Amino acid sequence: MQTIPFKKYQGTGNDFVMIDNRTDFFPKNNVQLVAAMCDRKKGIGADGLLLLENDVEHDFRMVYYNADGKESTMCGNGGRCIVAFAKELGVIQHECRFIAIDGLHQAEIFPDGRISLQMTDVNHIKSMLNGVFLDTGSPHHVEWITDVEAMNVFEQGKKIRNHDCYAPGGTNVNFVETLADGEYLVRTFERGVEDETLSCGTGATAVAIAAHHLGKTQSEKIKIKVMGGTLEVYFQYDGTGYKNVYLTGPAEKSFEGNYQVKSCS
Ligand SMILES: N[C@@H](CCC[C@H](N)C(=O)O)C(=O)O
Repeated sequence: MQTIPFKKYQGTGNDFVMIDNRTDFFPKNNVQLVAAMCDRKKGIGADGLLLLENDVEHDFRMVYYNADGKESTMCGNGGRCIVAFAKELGVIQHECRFIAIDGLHQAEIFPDGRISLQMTDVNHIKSMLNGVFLDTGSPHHVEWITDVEAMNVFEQGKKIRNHDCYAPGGTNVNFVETLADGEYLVRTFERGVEDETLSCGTGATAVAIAAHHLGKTQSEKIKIKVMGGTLEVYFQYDGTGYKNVYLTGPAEKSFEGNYQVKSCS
């Protein structure tokens, strides 16, 4: 029986299986295998799985899969976790440049262990349903409500995620409450996990930019409280779009092991 060595990381409660695929051993199109590894009852359990691969021009390449086993768009918390993983593997020291599905990312590991990751620029924000839609590397619906803690995020998030106006790709859904100027509480329903997660990095980034775009704050430094901790988002608004966008927060290893591949995977 084949085994796959893995490490498990989490960033503000968004958890990931990390695999060193620099030897290109991982069967990248095996959706059932990735979903089985992410299964919380029968597998390792995770919101997603990431491969760290060699890249000729950059420090490494990141490949991201959701818990459903399908390769997806950018993952902000996964991006921060893979930087910590790359440091553990000795691929990088404190700064790096890596390539992901949405392009080049720069990142820095701060002395306190937090990781700051540059996210894609955002130039388009649309009004949709009762909120706004923007793409921060992954698609996000952002909606302000009065009581985030009381919200049925699973039920309401699922409805918006599958709404006709977001077909065929669907969207991630963020419900937001203002706590103070430049400080927001967020709960996210994630596409591909098809459930609420404790944190979503591209979602936190989307909320920060949406808050500025909607005139809820003039600040370009935003604090985002999520169910699994706190993230910070920095950006520069140049009058037309959002540039130099950075997502900062913790990323930590929780355990490592060997996954036993089942014959049906
Ligand atoms: N957890 C992620 C978002 C991952 C991508 C998302 N589920 C999608 O498929 O759109 C994050 O931290 O950004």
